[in-house]
Amino acid sequence: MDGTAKLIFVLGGPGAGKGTQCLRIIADYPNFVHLSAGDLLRKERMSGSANGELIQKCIDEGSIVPAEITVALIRQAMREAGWTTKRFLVDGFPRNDDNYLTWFRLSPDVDVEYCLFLDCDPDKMVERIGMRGGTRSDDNPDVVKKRLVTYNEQTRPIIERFEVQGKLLRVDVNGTQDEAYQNTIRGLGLIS
Ligand SMILES: Nc1ncnc2c1ncn2[C@@H]1O[C@H](COP(=O)(O)OP(=O)(O)OP(=O)(O)O)[C@@H](O)[C@H]1O
Ligand SMILES: O=c1ccn([C@@H]2O[C@H](COP(=O)(O)O)[C@@H](O)[C@H]2O)c(=O)[nH]1
Repeated sequence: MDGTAKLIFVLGGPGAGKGTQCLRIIADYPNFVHLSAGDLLRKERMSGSANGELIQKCIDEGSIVPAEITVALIRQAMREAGWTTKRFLVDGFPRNDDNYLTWFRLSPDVDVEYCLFLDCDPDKMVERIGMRGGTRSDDNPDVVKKRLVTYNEQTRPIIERFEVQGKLLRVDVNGTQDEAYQNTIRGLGLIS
């Protein structure tokens, strides 16, 4: 691929508000493109791809899809969106060691600026998933519990890895959507 693309990973627990904040950012700042790793996987599952069954199984279990699949989908979506002409917000990735190591092995042509960590109390995350309206099969209480375990055991160490590297932007999103948005764009340096 020509040139180095710029990317910010957006992490946080299930229901913290990653998608909500990313959608607000791209509405106000058109040089950003939002890519949700979960959305890319759900779309791939629906496309009749050979990986569809494996993706469905992982989503139903709240476990993590093998990294080669997700990395290929993210990179393909970046190419389709214009690679070097945009700043990418990649939401919900990398979620475990396999994601992290595979991403950096396969993406020397991407400059990871930061990891934006949307920090939210677990009780609020569960409450927010409940308010989403039951549109997702993995929003049922049993899978939500598993997603929280996966987040605590596998994704939190990745967030700490970015912190150790001085690449973590931690933002408090416990408040209203507006308060969380102000904290987010201030954290990103988009307002002072
Ligand atoms: N600050 C907030 N206050 C109250 N509700 C919120 C806030 N942010 C998001 N929500 C609501 O919480 C629900 C979950 O938000 P969202 O889908 O953005 O979370 P997410 O982190 O992307 O979730 P997931 O990891 O499960 O995909 C949505 O119904 C959204 O409208
Ligand atoms: O990088 C990723 C992102 C997502 N998954 C799987 O999808 C579901 C839903 O993800 P959301 O970010 O909440 O939309 C998640 O529980 C995983 O099973 C993944 O494997 N890898």
